[in-house]
Amino acid sequence: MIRVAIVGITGYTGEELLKILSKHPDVKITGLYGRAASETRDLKNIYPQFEKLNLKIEPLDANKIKENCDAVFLALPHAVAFEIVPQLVNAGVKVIDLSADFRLTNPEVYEKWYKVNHTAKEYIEKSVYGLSELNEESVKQAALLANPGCYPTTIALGLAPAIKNNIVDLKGVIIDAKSGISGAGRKSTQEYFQNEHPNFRAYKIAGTHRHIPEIEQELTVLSGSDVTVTFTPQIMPVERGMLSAIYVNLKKDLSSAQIIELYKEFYKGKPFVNVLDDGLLPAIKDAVNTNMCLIGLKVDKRTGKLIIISVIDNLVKGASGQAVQNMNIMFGLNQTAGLK
Ligand SMILES: NC(=O)C1=CN([C@@H]2O[C@H](COP(=O)(O)OP(=O)(O)OC[C@H]3O[C@@H](n4cnc5c(N)ncnc54)[C@H](OP(=O)(O)O)[C@@H]3O)[C@@H](O)[C@H]2O)C=CC1
Ligand SMILES: CC(=O)N[C@@H](CCC(=O)OP(=O)(O)O)C(=O)O
Repeated sequence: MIRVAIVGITGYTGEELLKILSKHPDVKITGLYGRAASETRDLKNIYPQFEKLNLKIEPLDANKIKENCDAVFLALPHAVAFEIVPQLVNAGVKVIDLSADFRLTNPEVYEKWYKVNHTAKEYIEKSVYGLSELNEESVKQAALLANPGCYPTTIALGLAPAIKNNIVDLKGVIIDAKSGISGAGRKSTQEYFQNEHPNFRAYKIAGTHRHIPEIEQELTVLSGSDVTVTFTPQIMPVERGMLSAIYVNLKKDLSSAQIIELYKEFYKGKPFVNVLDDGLLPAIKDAVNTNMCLIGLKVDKRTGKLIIISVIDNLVKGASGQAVQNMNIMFGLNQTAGLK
């Protein structure tokens, strides 16, 4: 059994991790942690649905995690865990970080976009970006796993086969992306439902969203040359789910069916990506509560563009499910364990 802890258990992704890990056949939960200053509480007082697990939520204690755990999931806001990550990695605990702290390879880029000092810079090099459909071998070796952002997951998976098959020109790629409100964390979601539901709006447009450097970094890795994107995130009036519509110029005269064949071949053997048949488009209801990324494709013959629709559950494939998938790979398990 892999002994795991979840830090940030009171948050959305912490709860989702608990939901998945409590049913995982190879996992024993040995620690649930809240903030350092808070008191020990019964899990059932916060999540009555988990009463049968009979677990407690304790104040964060890195020494306890070092003693009791093989792996730890950090489900915390960015910049909160800089102090404990080095301690845990040095103690041989495998760290799976759901925040953006170790996703960007250049610390200056991180500091610019996240507007905080990175105080564990030497650990960036040691970290592995955990989009395992594209880099499973590196994930196998990871001691510190940077779990991808939700928007970047839809976009990198949506574009990877087209880039690798060299069928698209990445100049002028446009991404129109919609997220369920839980993407903003529990507190913002509560505020949204109190103050504006069922509103639907764009936010942080025109090169200002902090996922842009992550998206551009991963597309640049895939294509081998610098990529710049136009990214328009939007909040839709549902709790969870994410749909990215990606518009990119085709370099070759290919039909939708031909491109779908290339995509199916690229993701052959990847259990969590499903490329839909010609004529079908994914909807968020098909991905919610699953670890799947569903991809639909259509060529717009009039404009010469490929339109890619990439759909996930932001809390599962966009966060906690992908984190467990990565843990499975890091520990040599079947990557679907606990997730199907
Ligand atoms: N929600 C999503 O769809 C996705 C989230 N992520 C990332 O995952 C991480 C967690 O997100 P999410 O679960 O949505 O966030 P939430 O806001 O729902 O939860 C955050 C958790 O962190 C704790 N926390 C907040 N501030 C501190 C602090 N200063 N010190 C210690 N603990 C703190 C909170 O405790 P308390 O309850 O006491 O405030 C809570 O347990 C973030 O980095 C987020 O960007 C990544 C992909 C998708
Ligand atoms: C709807 C919504 O507000 N979504 C969040 C998603 C960011 C997120 O989850 O942060 P990281 O993936 O970088 O950790 C946002 O746009 O800020």
